[in-house]
Amino acid sequence: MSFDRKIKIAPSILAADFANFGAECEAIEAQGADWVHVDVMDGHFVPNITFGPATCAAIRPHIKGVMDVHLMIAPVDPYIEAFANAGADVITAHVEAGPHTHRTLQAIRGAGAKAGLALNPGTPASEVEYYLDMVDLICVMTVNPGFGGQKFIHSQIDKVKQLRALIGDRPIHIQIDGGVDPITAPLVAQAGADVLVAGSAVFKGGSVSNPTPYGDNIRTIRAAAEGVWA
Ligand SMILES: O=C(CO)[C@H](O)[C@H](O)COP(=O)(O)O
Ligand SMILES: [Fe+2]
Repeated sequence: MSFDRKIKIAPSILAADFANFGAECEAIEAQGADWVHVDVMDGHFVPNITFGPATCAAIRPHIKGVMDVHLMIAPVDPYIEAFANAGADVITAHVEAGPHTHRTLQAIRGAGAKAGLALNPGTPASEVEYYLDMVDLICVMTVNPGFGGQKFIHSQIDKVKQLRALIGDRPIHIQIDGGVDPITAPLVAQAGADVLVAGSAVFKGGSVSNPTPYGDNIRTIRAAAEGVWA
């Protein structure tokens, strides 16, 4: 996985057909997705349950590019190796998930994955200050984690700007997760984000048997985000 700051669209399969993950991952990649975002929820850290490492391992052969695993679980550390063994390229843990974030990030890199750190909407940008040499990605949650299809929280745009300044020249991605669509994408891109997770806005109107809307949606979000650089 090489580093660049070009806009990357990462469809969240939280909005896909759960009975058809393999085909859904193949369809979104064929339609232009850069990364595939995989939301793991435990019913404890967040009020919803999705799936675990076995499902990630099952979908891995259906993803050619980056499998980006967003862990909304606590505790995190006992499961890092399982998600790395399942083939995750990026493993993102929440700073709010436990007291030993430093150890968690070490464990993710130690397991051979890129390390991501996610911040809930109420968590300040300054939380990342002492982890900057240990992270490959910072995920700004622009909704409260747990569900797809929620409304984008605009106050987080200022947090993205603060993170951009804190990161400086370091090769760290800023990812946005929640409520990304063609209206909000340019706002976060302009603030300095480069990886845009989008669930409902990518999968709406399409299906495995009719995947063209996935491509249209991805292109529209990308063009809106890239417009700021024109
Ligand atoms: O982590 C998540 C929720 O906790 C999802 O990745 C996120 O909500 C994407 O869905 P949408 O684009 O529909 O908001
Ligand atoms: Fe997510």
